[in-house]
Amino acid sequence: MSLQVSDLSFSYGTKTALDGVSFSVGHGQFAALLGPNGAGKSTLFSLLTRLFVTQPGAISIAGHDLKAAPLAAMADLGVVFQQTTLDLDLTVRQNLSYFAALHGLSGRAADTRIDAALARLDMAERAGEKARGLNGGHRRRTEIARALLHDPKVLLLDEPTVGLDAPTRAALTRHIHDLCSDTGVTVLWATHLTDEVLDSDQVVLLHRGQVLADGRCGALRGSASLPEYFAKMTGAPA
Ligand SMILES: Nc1ncnc2c1ncn2[C@@H]1O[C@H](COP(=O)(O)OP(=O)(O)OP(=O)(O)O)[C@@H](O)[C@H]1O
Repeated sequence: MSLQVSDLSFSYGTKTALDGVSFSVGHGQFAALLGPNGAGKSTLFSLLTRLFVTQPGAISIAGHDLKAAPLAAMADLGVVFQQTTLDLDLTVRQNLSYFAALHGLSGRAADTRIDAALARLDMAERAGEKARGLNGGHRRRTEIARALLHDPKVLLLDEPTVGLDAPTRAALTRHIHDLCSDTGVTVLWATHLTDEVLDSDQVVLLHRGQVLADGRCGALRGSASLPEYFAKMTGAPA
């Protein structure tokens, strides 16, 4: 398994945000972490990215335990946070170069990786543009290209389509699905939007800090639509 979460719990003081969460995602799989507001998705992402230190439970990334081998685990992890983290006064290429340097890549090796990552996201022709001039969809693509620079085995995206219009959302969702099948990267995509999920995707349904369901979307929803299934399971509108 590329990503394994075992019996993870987390509390903010007396408020329990995650309660015994376990699931795993296989190589090259697109997994949607689906849950209504307050389900615990952001808390889980904070634990996966070591913003919070794990309380009870364990996380393994590409076979590396996050507590015992944090550097190896983080080296195999790419992250796209919900809030944009680009330097708007730098060009697309400069944003990526800076990140490459943080990963010990420079010179021709860095340039080769940057060119490949931008090409994969259809952003090659915008490399010289300032991030400030990009629309929301292109900023997101830049961030995804940046998250892939060090060739991670697992890519986490926290509600990456927030604020994007419908066609841009659809294009970005399609791109990441293609990326999974083309490169074998494992994706965990947090969302509360059911139209971003395909029947072949894994769905981990989180509600009030617990995993309500985990399986292939098509099998879970059966004859219901995913919004109907989501509403039935969580009591929340999709
Ligand atoms: N700093 C905090 N202090 C206390 N409670 C918190 C804190 N942050 C989150 N919570 C609570 O923990 C639970 C899980 O929140 P979390 O933000 O992880 O959910 P989420 O699924 O990401 O929701 P959203 O989609 O709204 O971001 C919620 O009940 C929330 O109110």
